Amino acid sequence: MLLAANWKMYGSPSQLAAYCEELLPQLEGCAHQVVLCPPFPLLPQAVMLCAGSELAVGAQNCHWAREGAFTGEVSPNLLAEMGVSWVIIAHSERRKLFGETDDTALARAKAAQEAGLSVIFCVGETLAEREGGETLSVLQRQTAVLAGLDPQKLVIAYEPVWAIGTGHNATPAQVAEAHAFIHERLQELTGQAVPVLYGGSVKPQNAGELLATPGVAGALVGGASLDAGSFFAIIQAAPVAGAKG
Ligand SMILES: O=C(CO)COP(=O)(O)O
Repeated sequence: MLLAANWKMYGSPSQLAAYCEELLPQLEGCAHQVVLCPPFPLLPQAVMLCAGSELAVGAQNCHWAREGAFTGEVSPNLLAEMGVSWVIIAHSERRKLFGETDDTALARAKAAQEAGLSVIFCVGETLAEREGGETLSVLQRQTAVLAGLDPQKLVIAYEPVWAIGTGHNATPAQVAEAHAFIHERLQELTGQAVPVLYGGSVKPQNAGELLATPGVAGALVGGASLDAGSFFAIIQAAPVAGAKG
């Protein structure tokens, strides 16, 4: 399974140092793929601390150009050269608060893959969309752009917006339905099976049930990933089924 920690705009150098000191020894021999996505300024420190460990490092976004006059943006090639191996694209907070669209998200994901990064591409419906019966049509639209991506360097994260940071995770039945739909779409679009993670209020208490749900290949964890102990408890709740990833 793949367990990814999205720190969002939390964390500091001292927190990162303490976190790695606690988590890295626990991850030795871990059967899962684990990724830490701290804010951009912490990436060099994270790469240094995680070198040779079971913890890979990811960014939370990147631009679609290799370089250029894009004040405040970060190049995927820069991330790759620094030793970052993953990037989250199209998180719902980027879609809702920072004007990310399906098309700009695709451009970022393409550039990231071309730079050698693996992409965690986020999809998910809002509460109004779910209540309006539009969940699957939203997922259909959000995944439509993914045909052009390399399926080998792609993971989808199904994060229903109403479950993010609310304490109300989707039920296993809701997760199973969405994941089955996304799996089918990605198979159709890319010709391959692409892993699908669940994200939205994953905690040590519900991780076992969510991660055992059919079609779930791991989790993208926000709030509960900020504490090394609770993130490790989530990792431990992941069923070990054969090979890594
Ligand atoms: O947005 C998320 C991960 O990307 C989920 O956040 P929470 O786990 O805090 O609900």
